Amino acid sequence: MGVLYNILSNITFTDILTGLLSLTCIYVIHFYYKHFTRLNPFPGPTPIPLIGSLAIFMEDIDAWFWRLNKKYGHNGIYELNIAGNRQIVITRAEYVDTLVATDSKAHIMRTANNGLLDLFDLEKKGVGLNHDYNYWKFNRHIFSQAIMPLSLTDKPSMILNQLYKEMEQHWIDLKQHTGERGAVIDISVWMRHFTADFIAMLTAGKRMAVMKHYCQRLKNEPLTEEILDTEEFVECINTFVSDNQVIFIPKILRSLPFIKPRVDKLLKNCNRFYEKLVDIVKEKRKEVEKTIMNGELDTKRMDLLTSLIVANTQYDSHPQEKVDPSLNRPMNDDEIRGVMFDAFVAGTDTTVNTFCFALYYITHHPEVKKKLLEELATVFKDDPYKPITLEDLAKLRYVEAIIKETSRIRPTVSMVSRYSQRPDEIAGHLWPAKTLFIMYVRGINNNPLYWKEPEKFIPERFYENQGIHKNSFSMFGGGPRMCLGRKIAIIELKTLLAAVYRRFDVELLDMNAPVKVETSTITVCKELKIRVVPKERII
Ligand code: HEM
Repeated sequence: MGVLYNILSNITFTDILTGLLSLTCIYVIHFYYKHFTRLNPFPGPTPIPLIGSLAIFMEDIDAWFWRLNKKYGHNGIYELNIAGNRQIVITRAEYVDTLVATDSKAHIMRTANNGLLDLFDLEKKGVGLNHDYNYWKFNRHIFSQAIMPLSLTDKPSMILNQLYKEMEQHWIDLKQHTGERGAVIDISVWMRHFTADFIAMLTAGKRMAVMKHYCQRLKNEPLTEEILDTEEFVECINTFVSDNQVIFIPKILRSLPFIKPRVDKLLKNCNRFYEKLVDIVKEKRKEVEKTIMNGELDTKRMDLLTSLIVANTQYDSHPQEKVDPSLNRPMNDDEIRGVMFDAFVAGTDTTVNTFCFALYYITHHPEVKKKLLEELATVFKDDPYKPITLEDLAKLRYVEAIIKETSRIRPTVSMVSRYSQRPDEIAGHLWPAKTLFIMYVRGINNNPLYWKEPEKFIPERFYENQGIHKNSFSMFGGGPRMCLGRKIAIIELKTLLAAVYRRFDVELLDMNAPVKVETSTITVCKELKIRVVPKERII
């Protein structure tokens, strides 16, 4: 005891400093030793201990990936380090095959689970961020049973026609309000409101009047509680979409002074969002119970939320035979809330941005616009009022080609990740379990190995269905975690493009400005100012 006391009392400040310095040196040497002797080294920026790469704090993450892709991506793989985590970036279609194999459980997770998923109650909830295989499988199975059949009905089209008509009327009102040739609008904001209304109607059969309230706000009408309520709802979605990287910050860093306020803000946002969603679920459950009691439940025309509520009960319209018993139970309100959260988060901004990027490219390519208008004239026989049906959509092949070409050249989900559960061979190399792979969709979609003049916007690539190389184009990911809303998304995008161009001339306010983007987990169109000039016959 006395010896220890003597040693401790003789330690000076300089000793402490020297000790700390030595520890740091040992850490740095160990870090670079591990880095330079790593398995399967690939080119990429040399990492800084603890931080990985500083660039992530200084530029848009997709712009950074794109820059690295040009510098290091020619062999189909490069690597980088973010906050001490090695990430293997794939830019070649052939290397994607194993990662998106439909029967593979080896690459079923998107990320490691060392972040804050549990704090945000997302670890076992919903689909998109769910990290527990059994809960994910259960939720995905029921979500898929509810959403896939919906895309084969006329329900999404009917809702879209109705909402579009409403949006158009707002634009015409705004035009009259300002007395200009056409309303000047930020289409990215309008689309955020439109898609919130759409998903609310599609999932819960609920009118939220999000667009109506936004228009009232634009016209400086008095603010009501209802308006503030819907604004808060849209804000909840936007905040989550733009700041969800916070959830992946390693737990250990959570309390750092520049991180804690962001975590707390997002947590508050999510809790408010969950409350609102649970209210919607509870309200719907009461409604469903009432219709069942009255014998009025129409199992053929259920909205998505009703399908989720009655899944695996006697009222299920798609009862499953021979299904894994663990999947064969009804969902509770909290589980349904998790799935509804996914529908709003994954189903709104993705479509918004793809739509905005499509408008941007069409306005910059008059020859594409000409062909688009020709197709609309052929399909709708110059009748601008006819509601758009599923049958019409099937004929809009050029419109679909525009959507695909937009997603090729400027994908809104430009990175799709997989975190391996066991050792596997990828790109001719054996990788240990717990390797994080990023399929850099934008890099693959623009790789000259598969695309002639990839920088050019040419929808015909998809229109004429020239042999497209396997996995060289990805809009909705692939394999067991492929997007669940892909059919609905295409219906929505085709309907909107057709509807807008049937009735309006779309002019970009600044033809010289590049599209303003910001990337979180998706690339968001921050602003796209356009003028929508009604075609004479619809005024
Ligand atoms: C243009 C619109 C959309 C795009 C570009 C898009 C893209 C994607 C992508 C790339 C993924 C990841 C797939 C993977 O990891 O392999 C994904 C997942 C997902 N998407 Fe979409 N999506 C869109 C619209 C929608 C809509 C409308 C919904 C629902 C209403 C939706 C629901 C989901 C869900 C639930 C997942 C997670 C699936 C899972 O983890 O198992 N998406 N989406």
